[in-house]
Amino acid sequence: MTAAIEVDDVTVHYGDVLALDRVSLSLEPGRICGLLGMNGSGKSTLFKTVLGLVPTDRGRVRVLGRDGLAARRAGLVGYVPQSEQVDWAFPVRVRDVVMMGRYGHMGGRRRARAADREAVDRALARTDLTDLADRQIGALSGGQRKRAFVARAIAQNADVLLLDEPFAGVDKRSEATIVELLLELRRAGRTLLVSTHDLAQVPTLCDEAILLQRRVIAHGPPEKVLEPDTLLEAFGMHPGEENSWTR
Ligand SMILES: Nc1ncnc2c1ncn2[C@@H]1O[C@H](COP(=O)(O)OP(=O)(O)OP(=O)(O)O)[C@@H](O)[C@H]1O
Repeated sequence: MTAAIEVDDVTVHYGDVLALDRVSLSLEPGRICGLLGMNGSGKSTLFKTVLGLVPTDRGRVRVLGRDGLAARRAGLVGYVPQSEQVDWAFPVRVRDVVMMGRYGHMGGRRRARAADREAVDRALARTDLTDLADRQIGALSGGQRKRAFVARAIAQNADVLLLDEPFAGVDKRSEATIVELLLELRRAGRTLLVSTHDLAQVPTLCDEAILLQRRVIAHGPPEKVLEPDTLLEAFGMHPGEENSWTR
């Protein structure tokens, strides 16, 4: 079976900063994988590497058998970025953000057709954003903004989804909406790699988990990866202690 995501011996530096150190991992299709690690452990860099957005020093990335950049251009992989990485002052309506998910389906001239508008309307409805569709994205709350980017990923209809902290700064209602959507996407056979600092959620949401600290410390069933001894060995501390797991 072709892996949904395959990362083989990848190293990434930003100047002198080593962000990923010989990372290898493979995800089967139709799974939700939690990506865990402290601040600065390389989670966002791993996403950007899979998307072909940062150059690697060594190693190889494959998304459904293609290299990351080709997979992104073919619309096979969708991305929900961390809120900090988005320019919220950019004057664009919620509906337009979600429509960006359709660009890969539109061809070079980016002219939306009825099928694109319907996909956008459906994604807005599924994320409870229909009433806010014509608002500027910057005029939404944090949880609503997250949902707008999840809606963009749904409208894209990508087989592989990368979600960078989709639960950070969202209230319980938005969190429940997003969890429900992620489970629905998995039922539809999508593969999801989801970074989160909310360790309590991982056993119920995720089929497997990866513990990253520049390199892969552990990868397997959530209960194994979250074993106190594994965390203690990796970080010298338990989650819940005053540390950067809990921000
Ligand atoms: N554009 C950049 N230029 C220089 N260094 C960077 C850049 N982006 C990230 N880094 C560094 O690379 C390392 C990994 O950062 P990354 O953002 O991937 O971590 P993260 O696990 O996503 O962190 P967080 O949980 O805080 O979001 C950190 O040391 C960070 O300071």
